[in-house]
Amino acid sequence: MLNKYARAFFTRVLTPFAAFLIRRGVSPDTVTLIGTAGVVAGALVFYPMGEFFWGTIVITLFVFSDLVDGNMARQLGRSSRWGAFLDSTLDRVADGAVFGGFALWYAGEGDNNVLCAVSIFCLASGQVVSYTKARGESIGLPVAVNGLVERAERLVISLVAAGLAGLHAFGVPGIQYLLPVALWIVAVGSLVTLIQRVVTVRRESAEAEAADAEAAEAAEADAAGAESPETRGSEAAK
Ligand SMILES: CCCCCCCC/C=C\CCCCCCCC(=O)OC[C@H](COP(=O)(O)O[C@@H]1[C@H](O)[C@H](OP(=O)(O)O)[C@@H](O)[C@H](O)[C@H]1O)OC(=O)CCCCCCC/C=C\CCCCCCCC
Ligand SMILES: Nc1ccn([C@@H]2O[C@H](COP(=O)(O)O)[C@@H](O)[C@H]2O)c(=O)n1
Ligand SMILES: [Mg+2]
Ligand SMILES: [Mg+2]
Repeated sequence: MLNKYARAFFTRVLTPFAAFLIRRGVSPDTVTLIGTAGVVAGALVFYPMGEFFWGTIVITLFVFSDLVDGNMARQLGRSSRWGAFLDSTLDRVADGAVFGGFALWYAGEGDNNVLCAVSIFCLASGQVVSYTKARGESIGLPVAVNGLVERAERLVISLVAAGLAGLHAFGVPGIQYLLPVALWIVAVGSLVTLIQRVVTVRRESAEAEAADAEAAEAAEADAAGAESPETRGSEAAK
């Protein structure tokens, strides 16, 4: 949903910044790499210590690089297969660090096995949700569904909640419960999304097999028609 509705807005906002980086000779790949490094550092340095506010500030500063790199590539007319591969692969690394950071906090000082398990579930299910689309597309299916909770939703829900929960350290009471609530929402939402995508791939795969079988039957019928005695007779008459 965010990918559909918010992307156009952020493209407009970030285009001048992307143009500025291009003028400074920065490449889209550099932005992809530095953005990912910043997200990974923010998540793995601050979250395991329970510094949710500062962790989220650092991550937020870098996470928008994921919208800037593609914007730069498009402005340069240099969108490439390599760029698409690098972008998607490093998305997985960044997501792993964010939910890994939460898991490390709950496994350590946060001391909550259930929330540690929920964080690990968010990490794994998010990766599998993305994999379903990539694998489905690699076997020639359209995978014409995005589902309830895409990457942008996973990030926005957990980062907004983590940022706000971090305000507890500054004396705001009760707000720390937002993070566990967000993690449960992302976990359930990712599971629903996974089911939506698997069901779609199963349907599209059955439709593709049926279309293949029909095409093979038609080709066989054509070949049999060309080989039939009538056809041979008429060929001979010619
Ligand atoms: C006192 C206040 C304290 C609060 C602290 C600060 C809070 C700030 C909080 C959050 C900011 C969160 C911003 C998150 C922005 C995420 C942007 C982003 O990276 O989106 C990426 C997304 C997808 O890009 P790609 O096409 O490159 O990726 C594809 C995708 O990953 C596919 O995965 P799948 O979906 O299948 O799982 C892969 O399959 C594919 O391989 C891959 O290529 O881009 C978008 O979706 C574009 C839309 C971005 C929308 C961003 C909305 C940000 C909205 C609000 C932020 C402001 C919140 C302010 C809150 C303040 C709270 C007090
Ligand atoms: N280093 C890069 C990064 C991205 N691309 C291209 O942009 C597409 C992704 O766009 P986003 O707005 O989601 O970042 C990607 O599929 C590539 O075509 C690139 O070329 N180089
Ligand atoms: Mg990108
Ligand atoms: Mg990306």
